[in-house]
Amino acid sequence: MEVRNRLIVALDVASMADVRQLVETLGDAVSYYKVGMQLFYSVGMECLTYLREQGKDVFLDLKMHDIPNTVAQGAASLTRLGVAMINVHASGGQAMMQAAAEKVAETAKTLNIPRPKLIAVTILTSMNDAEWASLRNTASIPDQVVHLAKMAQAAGMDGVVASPQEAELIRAACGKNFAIITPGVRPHGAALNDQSRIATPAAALQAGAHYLVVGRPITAAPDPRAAALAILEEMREA
Ligand SMILES: O=C(O)c1cc(=O)[nH]c(=O)n1[C@@H]1O[C@H](COP(=O)(O)O)[C@@H](O)[C@H]1O
Repeated sequence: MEVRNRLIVALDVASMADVRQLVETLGDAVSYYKVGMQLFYSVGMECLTYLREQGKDVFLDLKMHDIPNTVAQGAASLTRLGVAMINVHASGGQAMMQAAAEKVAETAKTLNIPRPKLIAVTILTSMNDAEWASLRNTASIPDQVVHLAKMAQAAGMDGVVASPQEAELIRAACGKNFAIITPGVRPHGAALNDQSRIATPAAALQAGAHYLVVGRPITAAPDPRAAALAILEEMREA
């Protein structure tokens, strides 16, 4: 896969004006965008329509987590929107993930549209060991991430979101065809913001990540296009 198609830029903004400005600035450097809660809850379908018109792929990141029927029906609704990737929280459990996977496949087949990749979020990259322990978890973060990844694979998910720090373990446990999407990507010297389990773009790819999700290191940079091109160059070299 071409490096450019492996970089997903997080459009964490709240208005269509900001979306247009970023997408125009980044131009042909970026072909894949992530639309999350901030943007989708603000502008709804308008951003998906715009990104489709611009010929961009979309990861609609709404991190569903509810009882199996509710998540399955939600996943069916998102499938109808025609995006490339959607996600659920793996901690919703195997029955929830399986119900979502079955419903996505059924919906895409009925409508005769491509099936979006269905991805499970393992443990958020903002979580550190102290916060993890404060939730009374007993397994280590890497052990739990691998456990959730195996469960997601058994439930029919296409891949997981995890930290680049766990990518190698996931690849060993789930094989090379199970997609690994890693946020928590920070080039050398970039601000951490609220991320904890991070790695550089090169390290994330070398650990086995298929897609890198990058937000603020690009979108908050003084020159977002230059920042994106620098990350793509680092990815190419890796
Ligand atoms: O599901 C996600 O995309 C996600 C999972 C996770 O564990 N950590 C994480 O940061 N994300 C998302 O990835 C993006 C990272 O943004 P930056 O920290 O600005 O690079 C944000 O849009 C987060 O919502």
